[in-house]
Order: sequence, then C-alpha cells, then structure tokens
Amino acid sequence: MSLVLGAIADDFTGATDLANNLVRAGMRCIQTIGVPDHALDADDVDAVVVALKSRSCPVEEAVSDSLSALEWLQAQGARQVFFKYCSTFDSTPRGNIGPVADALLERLGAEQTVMVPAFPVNGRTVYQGHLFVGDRLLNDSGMQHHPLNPMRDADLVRVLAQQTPHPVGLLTHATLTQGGDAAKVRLAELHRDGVRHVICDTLDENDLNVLAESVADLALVTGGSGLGQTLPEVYRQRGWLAPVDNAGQLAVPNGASLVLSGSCSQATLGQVEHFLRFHEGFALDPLALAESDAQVEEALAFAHERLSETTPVLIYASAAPERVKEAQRRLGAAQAGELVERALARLAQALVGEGVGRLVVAGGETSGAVVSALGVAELRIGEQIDPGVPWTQTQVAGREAPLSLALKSGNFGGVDFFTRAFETLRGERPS
Ligand SMILES: Nc1ncnc2c1ncn2[C@@H]1O[C@H](COP(=O)(O)OP(=O)(O)OP(=O)(O)O)[C@@H](O)[C@H]1O
Ligand SMILES: O=C(O)[C@@H](O)C(=O)CO
Repeated sequence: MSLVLGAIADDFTGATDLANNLVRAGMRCIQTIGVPDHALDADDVDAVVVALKSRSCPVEEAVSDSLSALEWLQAQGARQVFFKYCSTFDSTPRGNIGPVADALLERLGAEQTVMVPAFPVNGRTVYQGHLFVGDRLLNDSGMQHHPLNPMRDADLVRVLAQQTPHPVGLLTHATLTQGGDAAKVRLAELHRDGVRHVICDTLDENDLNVLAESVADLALVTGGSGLGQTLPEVYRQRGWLAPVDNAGQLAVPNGASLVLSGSCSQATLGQVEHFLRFHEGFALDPLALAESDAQVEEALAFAHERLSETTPVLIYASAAPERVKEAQRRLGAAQAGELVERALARLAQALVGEGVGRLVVAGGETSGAVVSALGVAELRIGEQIDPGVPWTQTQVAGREAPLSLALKSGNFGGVDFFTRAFETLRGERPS
C-alpha cells in the first residue's frame, strides 16, 4: 500500500497531535521534523506528518517551507494532503493560514479546500463559523493574550478573509446534520460561487464523521487534528488502508525525567502551578536571560542536583500575561521569545546528554526549538497521555536508547499533566 495521507503541520506539537489521532484511528504514522532529504520507505507507513515551524514565521518562509513539504509528500505518493494548523486558528491578519492554504491549492491544481479547526474532545468547536474553546468564544478564551498571535476575533470567516484575496464561505452545522451528501452538495454550490475556502462548523464527533465522508476526495484538507480522528475510517472503507493492531507500540523507556516549559497558555500555567505544589521547579526570566548566561547555568545546577527517574524536574519560563507583556515591552516580543527558546533548547541539549531519557516539552514554538537543538529527525508515535498529546520516541545523538519525548501543545492536557505523563509512561495509570 502506498502513502495515503501526507500532512504538513505548522508547528511541532500540532504535528504530534495530528499524528496521535491518526495512530489511534489505526494508521501507521511517522512524524518528520522538517522536510526529509531522503525518500520514505513507505511499505509500512500509511501517513507522514511533516512538522514545520511555520506558524509564526514570515509569510514567504511559511509558504516556501510548506511547498517544499508538499513536493516531498507528492514524491512519496500521498493520496490526500492535510494542512494542520492550530485548533485555535493561531494566525495574524497577514497569515500564515490563508497564504499557505492558497499556495498549496494552487500547486495541487485544486480550487477548493475546507477549514476544520475543531477538536471537540479538547473543547474546540465551531458554530456559525465562530470558534469556541470550551464555553468561551476564542477571543475570550485566553488566546487574546497569546505572546505571538493573539486571537481577538472568534469569527473565522472574518479572520480568514483578512488573510486571503479569495472568497471564504461557511458550511453550517445545519447542513452537516443532513449528512455527507448534503454537505457535498453545499460544497459544490460554494465552489460554483467561487468560494475557495470553506470554514466548517463542527460541534462533535458526528460532525467530524460527516465531514470526513464529504472531504476525503479533496486534494487538500486543512484544520486541527479532529478531522484526523475520522478520516482514517473513510480511507479504510475505501480499501486504502491495511488493517493493523496497535499502531502505537514503543520501546521500554529509561532515563531521568524532565519537563521544559516555554508555553504561557492558560492550561500550561495551571499545570506549572499544580506541579509546583508537589515538586520543585526553576523559573527562567527573559530579562535575566538577556543580561547573561548565568541563569542557564543556575538552571543546570538546579537540575543536576535533582534529576531522577521517578521524580520529574521542571524548568519553566511560563509566566502570567502581565509578566509576559512586561518582558515583551522591554525586549520586544520576538527577542523575549527567542531568548527563552534558546535557553530551553540549550538546557534540553545539555540534560539529555547527561541522562535525561523522558522529556516533556510544553509549547509548540518551544518544542520546535528543543527538537531542533536535539537534532531529532523523526518521531514514532506511541501511547496517548491526554487527548492531543502522545508519548513519542526518537533516536538522538549521545543516547543509545531512544529518548521518550512528549510535545505538549500549550493549551492541552489536564492540570496534573506534568506528573501524570511520567506515570503513564511507567504504566501506572492508563491513558
Ligand atoms: N516569560 C516569558 N516572556 C515572554 N515570552 C515568553 C515567556 N515565556 C515563554 N515565552 C515565549 O512565548 C512563546 C510561547 O509559545 P509556545 O508556542 O512555545 O507556547 P504556546 O503558544 O502556549 O503553545 P502552542 O503553540 O502549542 O499553543 C515562545 O516563543 C516562548 O519563548
Ligand atoms: O490544534 C491544536 O490545538 C494543537 O495541535 C496545536 O497546534 C497547538 O499548538
């Protein structure tokens, strides 16, 4: 069987999130870090998710990286392409969701795609084109404070219309309740009206099932990882997938436990606070990092004294919105972010070299920086810790055994994620 799905993800944790859903739905899946420079041995792989760092970079770079990923996936024979972005539609009026989707459509010679950011199991739903996080509209969910791409409007038709010169339309929940054929008819009507991008309402798994059925023949689909839960079943019904048992089996983990957090999302802030009630942590401050390397040295010393297999150590820059704003005011948002990412990447490199074998990283940009510093090329996706976050394993220089790595999207995971992740890995609590 050849590659069924080729996905292009705009950040590393987002890529893992999609890969996790594909594996849980029975697809054999690998995640690559960046575009590989070699062909895939596709015999036992149904889906590849190419993880880029294109969410917050300049538009031209995001487009060019995404097109390189597309070219590679096409060369591997992917039947359908999935552009994965955040379930909170992280973007700015310049992009990068609109421009990347436009470029992919053009290169694929296609005229329409769907936008399905929803991930209902994690509380991301879309109704009348408005994105909700739990019971809050996107712009009232904490995302309005995001350090890199504050989301101040929940109306996705309006948000996307700023990012593309092409018409944006809506496929409503009312149509989805009439089933896949009705949805296809509506997509065709919108196509006739010249609508290139169709924001899709999605309230629950039923809507995701109907959507998967209606969009499996499109050259390009786009969205969060929710659609990854239901597309595999449609592929299976079409005979594109071989049956497999346990697509997510990993080797036995070993080594000390570490959490590195550069995410300032609300869920992560709660997880840091919860962790610090039971364990020690070391706080990084971008203002101190701007002065010298001393704080990184202190963090290393802190970790050296405490690293163990059973009790995780936390090093974090995660801070409340006021503190983030203050650092950004003094250093500039990009510079503050970069200082933190560089520090956490350096710590990951040093501490994995010194015996850390189980590593949780919180934050998409942060994960990108850490994974690049570790020279990770490919991840095998294993057991889920919480929806959207699996353990993965990878080979890194300086470690004979694989490194167990969990890349947590900022707003994902229960409040005790930073301790429970390690318990899950030891088989102490089923996921
Ligand atoms: N104290 C801080 N002050 C300013 N910026 C910070 C601070 N701590 C972290 N940052 C930066 O904020 C950004 C957080 O983005 P990141 O993608 O890692 O987390 P997230 O947005 O919560 O996660 P996700 O993208 O998965 O939702 C990073 O660039 C990080 O370096
Ligand atoms: O879709 C999501 O919410 C996540 O996979 C993600 O991309 C956050 O960085």
